[in-house]
Amino acid sequence: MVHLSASSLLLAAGILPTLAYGAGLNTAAVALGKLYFGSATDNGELSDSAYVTQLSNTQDFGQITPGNSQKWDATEPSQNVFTYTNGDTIAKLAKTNGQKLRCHNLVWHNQLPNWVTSGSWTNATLIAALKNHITNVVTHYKGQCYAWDVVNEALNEDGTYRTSLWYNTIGEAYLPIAFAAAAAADPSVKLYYNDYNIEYSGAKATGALRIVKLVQSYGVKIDGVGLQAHFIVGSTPSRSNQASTMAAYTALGVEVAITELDIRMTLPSTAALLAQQSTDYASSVGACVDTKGCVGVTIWDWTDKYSWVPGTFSGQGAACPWDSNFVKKPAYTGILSALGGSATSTATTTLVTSVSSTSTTTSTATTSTSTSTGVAQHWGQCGGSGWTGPTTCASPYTCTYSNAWYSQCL
Ligand SMILES: O[C@@H]1[C@@H](O)[C@H](O[C@@H]2CO[C@@H](O[C@@H]3CO[C@@H](O)[C@H](O)[C@H]3O)[C@H](O)[C@H]2O)OC[C@H]1O
Repeated sequence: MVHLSASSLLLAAGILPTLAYGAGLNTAAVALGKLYFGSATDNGELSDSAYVTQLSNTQDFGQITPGNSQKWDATEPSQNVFTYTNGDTIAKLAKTNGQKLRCHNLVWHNQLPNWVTSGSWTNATLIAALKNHITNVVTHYKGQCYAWDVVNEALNEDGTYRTSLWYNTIGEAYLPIAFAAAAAADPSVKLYYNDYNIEYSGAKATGALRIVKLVQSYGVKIDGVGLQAHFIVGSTPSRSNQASTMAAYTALGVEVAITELDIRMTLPSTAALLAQQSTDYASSVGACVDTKGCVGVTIWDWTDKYSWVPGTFSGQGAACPWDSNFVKKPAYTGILSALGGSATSTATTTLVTSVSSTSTTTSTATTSTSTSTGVAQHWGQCGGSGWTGPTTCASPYTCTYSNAWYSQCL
């Protein structure tokens, strides 16, 4: 038996479902008082016009982040030679779309050019190179960024400092030095410390709190803590733990944002994993909703087609709210419901089809317009607001349904 995706089945049958949403992710976030819901992107993806159309849909995305093109190796590949072409492409797209730009990142131990990693540095020469880099890049993007991730991932899991080139050569002072250089170059931009595994209470979150206090103790501006939130399905921290950890940061007078949210799974994906992923996305986004000082959420690209996960974590993937065919997964509805939105769907005709390698069965064609406020449903499951039938269905998948939002069984 070969199962095709729902969109493939509908398209193969010549039937285009028309789905209209009462609110997209960004619209819903802004309605709650957040500044944005956004997505990372990258230059290679921008030649895919269908991808760009969705990325530019400000109902869903009010903010974008360049995934790579503002990093050190991209912007200063040779010492004091700065290249901004790729970063500018994404900044221009944000401006054209009226989206905020989160700028990422200035100081990290990864994606450094050879001249930095293999240089022969003293404390003084490395500080000079650090300041020169930050001053140039932040000045170039002055007025264009909502925020800069000034320092990325300075911590080990136990909350001690990562023994990077920066820490080994300059010591912890490289953090306030970096923030001061960024503040001098663009006094208006928000300046963030950004890291992973600081979304929940523990030694690393305590380390991030220490960094905020350290920068403040130098009398230097730090405006926010970025919670990367690269999570694994079924192992994410609880909503209340994420919210209380956010509150610990905001108690220091800084804002927080979820900056790189994705929730990966061991492949292949299953209906159960996708349902759990939806719950997990809702927990993280809900924690931001619960926290007054959480200004927004950025997912680390919106589609599995371009996710960094499969290339980085062997055997894992399906981490984004849209699949690789740009079809919304249950995670989309989970996020939307956490943002207080509901999916209003209008299905002019829905064909329920099961395709096997030897036969095709077709059942149930109907017209339905309804609003679902229930839990996301997915292939092989039925449910949602008003649903009174069984919650699962088996081959030949002949459930009838009372609403059209993922409640049909395919
Ligand atoms: O071959 C490289 C390729 O490996 C590189 O991949 C990028 C690596 O960084 C990813 O973003 C980071 C993900 O998690 C956090 O740790 C960081 O803050 C993020 O910057 C990015 O998505 C990948 O595309 O890309 C360049 C290729 O030359």
